[in-house]
Amino acid sequence: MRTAYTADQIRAAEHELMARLPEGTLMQRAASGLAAACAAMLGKVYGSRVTLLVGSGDNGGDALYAGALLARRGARVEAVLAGGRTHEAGLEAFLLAGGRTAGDGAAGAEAVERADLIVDGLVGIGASGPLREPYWGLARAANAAAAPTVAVDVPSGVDASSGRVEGAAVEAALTVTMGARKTGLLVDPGAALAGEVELVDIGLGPYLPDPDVVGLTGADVAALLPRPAAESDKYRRGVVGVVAGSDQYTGAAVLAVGGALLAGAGMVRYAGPGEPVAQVRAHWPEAVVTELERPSLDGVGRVQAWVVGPGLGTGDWAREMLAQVLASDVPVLVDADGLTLVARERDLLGREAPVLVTPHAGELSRLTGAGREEIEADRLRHARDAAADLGVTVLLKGSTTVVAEPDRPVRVNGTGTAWLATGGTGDVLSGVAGALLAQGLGCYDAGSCAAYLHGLAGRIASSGAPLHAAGVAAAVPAAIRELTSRSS
Ligand SMILES: NC(=O)C1=CN([C@@H]2O[C@H](COP(=O)(O)OP(=O)(O)OC[C@H]3O[C@@H](n4cnc5c(N)ncnc54)[C@H](O)[C@@H]3O)[C@@H](O)[C@H]2O)[C@@H](O)CC1
Ligand SMILES: Nc1ncnc2c1ncn2[C@@H]1O[C@H](COP(=O)(O)OP(=O)(O)O)[C@@H](O)[C@H]1O
Ligand SMILES: [K+]
Repeated sequence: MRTAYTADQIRAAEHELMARLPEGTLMQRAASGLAAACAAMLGKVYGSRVTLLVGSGDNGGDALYAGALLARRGARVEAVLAGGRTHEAGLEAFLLAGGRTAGDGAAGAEAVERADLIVDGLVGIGASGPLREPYWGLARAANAAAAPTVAVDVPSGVDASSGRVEGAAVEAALTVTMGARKTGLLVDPGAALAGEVELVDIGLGPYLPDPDVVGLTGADVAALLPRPAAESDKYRRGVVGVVAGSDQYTGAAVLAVGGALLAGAGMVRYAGPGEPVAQVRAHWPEAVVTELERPSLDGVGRVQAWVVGPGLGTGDWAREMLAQVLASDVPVLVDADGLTLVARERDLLGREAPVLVTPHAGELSRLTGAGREEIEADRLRHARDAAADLGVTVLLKGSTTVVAEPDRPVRVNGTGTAWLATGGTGDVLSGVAGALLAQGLGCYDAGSCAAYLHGLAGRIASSGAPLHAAGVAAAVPAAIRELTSRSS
């Protein structure tokens, strides 16, 4: 399990640890980890040109001490002093080691341009608001330079506690983060700007509280995934009911059923009108299909979880099917058109059994009234708020998928690829998550494991090239195989 913390959590832990150690110890630990990471990236330290972007706080102090270590190994290190003041002891050590300074004007810009490696020590967890000048300009100069940038603690311009970026931010090849991962390194847009993330142990572990955010690893998912045992049969493994698709949107039914079948459901029951029924029958002879003359679940059979919404439409038929599904006593996953209906009629969600909703930002916007862009900029907060407000588990889709449930750390998933941004992949995800619900996982585990598997299946299906949704469903078994073989 990867854990991450807000700036306030980190600061409180640092405070406790610092009280037990001689002054400056933590910064020395941070700087030596940072210098080692820079040296590894440079390959050959002696003679290389390193440019430090140094802000006014301790983030700049880390950069200066690391710069001193690199200078002692023969690197030509220049520091662009960007703040109104500079970490005094750090600067002294840096100058003593042979480092040189450049102003934040033309000389600084040249130092950035000619560097082999740039170290971003502008701001860390002490940042507030968008970068101010001259930091803003330096961040942009670093992004335009040929050399890679190593960010100290967080890329400057990324909010450490949310991943939010307002204005300019440094695009790092590597972020060397001190003591513990910051939430903003796991959540886009921050995660995308952080590059690789390397954690330097400064002894903070015992002082950290419960994490703000966690990310499942492959081993975590493998441990959570249900597997059939000798005494399994199709009913005991879990039956998924799918209410998706319409005469207009037949594909959604095929994709959701496919996702459920390939993610290990014991059986999939599909109920819908004539057109999607014909398509589901043609694609998935394994599914047990009921053709409906009217919107009713009578005679469809028992299931352990329902998936409702993809391609269902938003008319009276769809509304009635959704209401009947939600009136059941088993877990329900609501996606797509189901969410549009719930946005119109929130009372539908008032039920005892668990609900997992799987909106993208546009659908969440309909549910909560927040703007789509605002949601994408701060997905953690919006997913958390929606989970608390609606009393359900929220899986917010997008470049980082986040799963929020009241009173639990948000789970974030970054296994996906931008190639997944294509029609129908969300329908597959709903089927995969439905299969995990039917196999007995709770909404929180089912949502986060499904996001992981779906992202991995996307990577397998894509391999760097376009994918299509049916290909993602087809790759789900390979994703499961990869996880379980790695962890056995
Ligand atoms: N406290 C500790 O013991 C340790 C701190 N460490 C480092 O210290 C950092 C935190 O240091 P600080 O608390 O001094 O804070 P920072 O260095 O992150 O930033 C604070 C400074 O930046 C300025 N600033 C804030 N927002 C700005 C903006 N938007 N534009 C321009 N300037 C802005 C402030 O005026 C202040 O001078 C960590 O991120 C980490 O790099 C590490 O050395 C580990 C140990
Ligand atoms: N930029 C991206 N990077 C990674 N995954 C993405 C990105 N954009 C979308 N996705 C994923 O692709 C899927 C799209 O789902 P959705 O928006 O519901 O599409 P549809 O309704 O067409 O099926 C989600 O799983 C989402 O997390
Ligand atoms: K930084």
